[in-house]
Amino acid sequence: MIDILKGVNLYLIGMMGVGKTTVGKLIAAEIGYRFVDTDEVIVKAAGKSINEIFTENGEPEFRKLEGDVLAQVCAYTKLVVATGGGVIMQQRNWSYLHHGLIIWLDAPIQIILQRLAADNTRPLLQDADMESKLRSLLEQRQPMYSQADLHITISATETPEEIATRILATIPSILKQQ
Ligand SMILES: Nc1ncnc2c1ncn2[C@@H]1O[C@H](COP(=O)(O)OP(=O)(O)O)[C@@H](O)[C@H]1O
Ligand SMILES: O=C(O)C1=C[C@@H](OP(=O)(O)O)[C@@H](O)[C@H](O)C1
Ligand SMILES: [Mg+2]
Repeated sequence: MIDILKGVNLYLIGMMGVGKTTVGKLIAAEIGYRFVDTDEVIVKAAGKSINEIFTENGEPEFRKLEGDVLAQVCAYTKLVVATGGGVIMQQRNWSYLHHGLIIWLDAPIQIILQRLAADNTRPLLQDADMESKLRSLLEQRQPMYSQADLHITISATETPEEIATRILATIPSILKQQ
């Protein structure tokens, strides 16, 4: 696996709560890549949480920071990059993502709802009606997510380890197509 990738970065995209951060770490450990989470880099650089950035600086400022982090990150090789769910909404970010292989982690809304019901770290989901908010975000974003090189739909019972293994097993076939 590590040989055929030739150092190319892997970018995980997809809705909040699908497991990009969790699965990304496992893939990186498995193939000896470094792991980067764009949200984590933003939080460290800003010295405040994602919620605080949204509240104090606004979403446009967060999106700017996110694009800047992605621009810096794509200068490196041998990375697994877990992005934030909204990264695909800015056109400029696609030029960075296309430096590597783009993997869309997709899950039914019900799975995401279960996982994030008690989570208050996603400012965009602090809405009274989380399900409607998720549905409308997915509707806007789906055409962009579907531009990924690889589409992985997860089931409710699949563990992060199983998902990571499935992604790694599928990568050789998409590399051949390209
Ligand atoms: N395959 C899985 N099965 C069960 N829970 C999961 C799975 N993947 C992730 N989670 C949990 O779902 C939540 C969101 O995962 P996270 O990796 O932060 O997603 P993302 O980075 O896509 O927002 C976390 O609490 C995580 O532990
Ligand atoms: O979907 C989004 O717009 C967001 C997703 C979050 O990351 P995760 O996808 O890792 O939850 C984080 O970047 C921020 O709360 C905005
Ligand atoms: Mg994440």
